[in-house]
Amino acid sequence: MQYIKGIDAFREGKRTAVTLGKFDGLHRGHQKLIEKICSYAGNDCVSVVCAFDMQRNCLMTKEERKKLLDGKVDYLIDYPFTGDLMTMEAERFIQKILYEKLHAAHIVVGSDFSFGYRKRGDHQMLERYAQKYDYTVDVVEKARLGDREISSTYVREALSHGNIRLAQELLGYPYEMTGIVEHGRELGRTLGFPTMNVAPQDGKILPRYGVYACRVLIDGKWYGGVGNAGVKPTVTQEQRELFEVYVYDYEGDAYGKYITIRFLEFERPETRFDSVKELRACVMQDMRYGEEYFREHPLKKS
Ligand SMILES: Cc1cc2nc3c(=O)[nH]c(=O)nc-3n(C[C@H](O)[C@H](O)[C@H](O)COP(=O)(O)O)c2cc1C
Ligand SMILES: Nc1ncnc2c1ncn2[C@@H]1O[C@H](COP(=O)(O)OP(=O)(O)OP(=O)(O)O)[C@@H](O)[C@H]1O
Repeated sequence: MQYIKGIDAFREGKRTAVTLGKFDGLHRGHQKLIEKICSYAGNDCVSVVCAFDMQRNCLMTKEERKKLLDGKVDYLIDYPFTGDLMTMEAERFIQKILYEKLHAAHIVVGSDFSFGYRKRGDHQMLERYAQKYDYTVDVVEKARLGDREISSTYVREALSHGNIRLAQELLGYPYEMTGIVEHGRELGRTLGFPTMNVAPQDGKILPRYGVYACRVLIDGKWYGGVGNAGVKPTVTQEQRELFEVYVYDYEGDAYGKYITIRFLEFERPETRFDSVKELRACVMQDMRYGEEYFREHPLKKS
């Protein structure tokens, strides 16, 4: 896959099968569109995901989006959502971007896709111009879970309730975060639970503040862990978001390593305890909860 920053750098001899949108999370609905563009890709056509970059409260970092699409599509275009794009009339977007720049042969969108200044563009408008600019339009029906359409908003909502299982069902893959293990104040060690502290990267959303059973990938090996997402109000007023995880059966120094945390199950909300002693007692219970969780859900190699 070729990763391209900004539309201007896109140069390709073949025509394209293109899908457009924010694609935050690449959930199961987005995956339907991606399957469709891939079905068009071949000798005379390349598959292109054109992702409008919003840069805040994201379900995935740009790196994660790249990794998920790599090997599936031919191009990922990271299209910053700047003033130019926001004020471009929809008709002009079709002519300048889809026709002149991307040489679109096939355009694939969801039924509620909108684009252009004041979101005046929609799939009906794309269809009206199809003959003029010689492309086809596929309008994909929205994927649902139960009676609700899948959307990035729905995934964010599930995470904000700590509903990890629902988020995973909507995404079609587990919710994870990756980051570098930072030095904390090493208070955890003296309290009897050394933790690895990781800050969410590039605007990535933490699930509901609270304690989770999770898997932790360190140096290519998965471990069980129990950790707190939040700002640890008992010991600091900093309001800096972190995930602090106690990892079972890990001995060694993980500072400076990139680790991946896969959220599995919400246990309890983050709490502001009146004393460190109460915090410690509760964390000891959390550790037992984690042990129980992993007895019931033994780690598979993955
Ligand atoms: C399983 C677990 C649960 C935690 N729960 C809370 C909590 O409810 N409230 C809180 O203020 N801090 C919580 N913490 C964070 C601790 O306050 C923090 O890990 C400890 O103070 C050590 O901080 P340090 O890494 O800066 O040394 C929790 C940590 C773990 C590992
Ligand atoms: N559930 C779905 N099924 C099929 N296509 C979808 C679904 N959700 C979104 N799409 C389509 O995927 C493309 C990108 O969607 P986009 O990421 O902008 O919206 P979204 O997932 O609904 O997010 P948000 O909740 O932020 O509006 C659009 O063409 C959109 O219509």
